[in-house]
Amino acid sequence: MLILIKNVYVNGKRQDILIEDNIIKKIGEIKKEEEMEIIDGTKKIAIPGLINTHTHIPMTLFRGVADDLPLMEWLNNHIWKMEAKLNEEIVYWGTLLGCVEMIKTGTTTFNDMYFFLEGIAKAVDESGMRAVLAYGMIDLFDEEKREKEIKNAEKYINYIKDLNNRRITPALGPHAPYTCSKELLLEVNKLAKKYKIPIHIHMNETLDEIKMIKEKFGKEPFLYLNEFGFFDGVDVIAAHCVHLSEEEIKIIKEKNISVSHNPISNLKLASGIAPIPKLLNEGINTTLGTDGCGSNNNLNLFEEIKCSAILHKGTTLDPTIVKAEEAFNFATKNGAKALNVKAGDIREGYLADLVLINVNKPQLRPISNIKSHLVYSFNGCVDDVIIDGKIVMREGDIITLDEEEIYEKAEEMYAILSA
Ligand SMILES: C[C@H]1O[C@@H](n2cnc3c(N)ncnc32)[C@H](O)[C@@H]1O
Ligand SMILES: [Zn+2]
Repeated sequence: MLILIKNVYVNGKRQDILIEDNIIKKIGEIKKEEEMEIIDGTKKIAIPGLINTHTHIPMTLFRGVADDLPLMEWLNNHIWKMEAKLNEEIVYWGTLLGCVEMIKTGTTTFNDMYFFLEGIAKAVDESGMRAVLAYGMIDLFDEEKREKEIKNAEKYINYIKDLNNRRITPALGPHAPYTCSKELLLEVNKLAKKYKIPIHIHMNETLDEIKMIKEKFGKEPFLYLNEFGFFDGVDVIAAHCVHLSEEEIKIIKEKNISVSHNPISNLKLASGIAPIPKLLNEGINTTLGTDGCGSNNNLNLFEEIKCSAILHKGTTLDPTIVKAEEAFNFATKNGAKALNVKAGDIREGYLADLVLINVNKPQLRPISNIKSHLVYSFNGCVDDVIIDGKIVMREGDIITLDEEEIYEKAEEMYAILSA
């Protein structure tokens, strides 16, 4: 299957992009040939598909359910109660709703931690998206639960590997140090090495949890986990990292941990503001996540890009902090590095995960500085999306999914959850 995008604005100039199977084959001057599917890029710009490194995708169904609450109250009194009613079908439709929302706003890959992964994987496969899926493990320091969680995690790793779908890969998802015992975390490190897959974990989101960990284990979360070798020999994506001591930042740097910065979720839950300028100074790989729709409440990664570019100017009173290019890299190149996918950039030999945006939009005019507009002005409504070399959306219409049906089913699923 050959796709030729003609005369599109990419990497700073108008040129052609040839896609063969799921790879960007050539960028430059390319002659049309018979068996090519041609996309006219004349009025369009091409960007790499965005990469969301922290989601709980089925939580689209929890949108607006419990606003204006702090994390622990939100989780304990609302979210975890509703999650007790989840099943595979509810998770399947919630994921499809999330895929519609992500594709429409230019996200092509997401890094998810949730439950009933059969439902998530089925929806991702049908949508055409790329995803790293982790089963959210929570043992609440109980031995029986721990055995069950470890069994479930390994079951899902093998389930996803057996799908043999190059767009869907497994990860391990120990929820957080305040919900997972040391024994479980040690087992997770072992499994990550055994299967050569990354670990996705919530770290240092709120002052409450840090106080809890310090009281229980006598030190801050990263120091506590590092002491028993949790970060050794594995790839870790740490979501949030809002409240960090200097020693913890040193561990993140030394252990090559990727941080998923979720500025909007952190603000909405009043968790705080992550010390991103310090992480950037240390060369720490900083990426972007939306978290779930219960604490954002959307999946538009362009909003996280803009927020990450202006928020830290405000906290430091330094307008040069987090420039447009850096913020855009959080959601593309850095995300690809964190998830170890050869995407996040439009280059020959890279995965054909790319997005086309028609510039006939007021917030992209005048076409003076595209990168600035994409970060500080664009509202995220993209036009065409290609993932793994397949056209998933054309001129705003998703080809792989039935939007109307998904909107209907989302109402039905919400009615079950909220009953
Ligand atoms: C995978 C688990 O993580 C929970 N979850 C969702 N959002 C957050 C957050 N900001 N912090 C911690 N846990 C969260 C989900 O509700 C689910 O229980
Ligand atoms: Zn989360």
